[in-house]
Amino acid sequence: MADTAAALSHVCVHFPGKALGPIDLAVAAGEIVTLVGASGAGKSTTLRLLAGLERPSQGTLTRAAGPGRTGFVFQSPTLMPWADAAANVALPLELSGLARDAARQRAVQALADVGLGDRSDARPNQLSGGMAMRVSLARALVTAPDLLLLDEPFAALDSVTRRRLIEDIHRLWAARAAPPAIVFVTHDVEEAVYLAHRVVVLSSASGRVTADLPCPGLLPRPDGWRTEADYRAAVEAVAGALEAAMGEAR
Ligand SMILES: Nc1ncnc2c1ncn2[C@@H]1O[C@H](COP(=O)(O)OP(=O)(O)OP(=O)(O)O)[C@@H](O)[C@H]1O
Repeated sequence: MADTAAALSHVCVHFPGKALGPIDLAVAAGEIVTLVGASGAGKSTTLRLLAGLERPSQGTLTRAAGPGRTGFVFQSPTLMPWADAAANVALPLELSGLARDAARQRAVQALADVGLGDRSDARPNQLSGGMAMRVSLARALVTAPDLLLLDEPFAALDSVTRRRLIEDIHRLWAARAAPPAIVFVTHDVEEAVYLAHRVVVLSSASGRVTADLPCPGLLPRPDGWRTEADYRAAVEAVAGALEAAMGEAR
């Protein structure tokens, strides 16, 4: 069995007026898992738990990756408006103690990896939405994380830009000798299936996992290409599981 990158075991979170869980979710090293569920099902909370940003009220979190080995991309790029792209990307390296010049050099490389090699000096207000999200992705990847958490990072972007970004994420994932585990939240079923090895569906009512479906994906993988028919069948299966999970709340 593959090493576990992160796992939630019987985790419950109690917010005022809302209880989520118990959530059981294990992500293997190098695995790409997408989380889908209705609005309010607990997808962002699950990511925050995996990142160690939210404390379980009950249950346990296991993480192979330390805090410095986890990258998080939020729904909006959350860039410092006064700093250029390279300074934004360099921030986690500087916070971990790397000298400013060395951090900037690595940040410029990380920007080149996401296709922004010529925009290191640009301020966030000089970037398109897709470019700003690429800067945010570069900032999450610059520390070579073992666990990459993506919380609907493309929600505000057009479909062509989204597809390109997903393919870039897959390319960067595959380029690493030891690829990071990725947990990716999306509302888009096709997008979920396109990138994932597994799609996990959360119940609208409780945040529990109601379905855990292996996916063929369409991107090249070590275990080979799959057919369009396999992909369509997986999309149908995930859409059905999502509808059933949403029905639980009615
Ligand atoms: N800090 C908090 N205080 C109180 N309630 C919270 C808090 N964080 C989350 N919740 C509640 O927990 C539930 C799950 O929220 P969460 O943001 O994880 O859902 P989500 O599936 O990511 O939703 P969306 O798709 O709309 O982003 C919601 O009902 C939300 O209102």
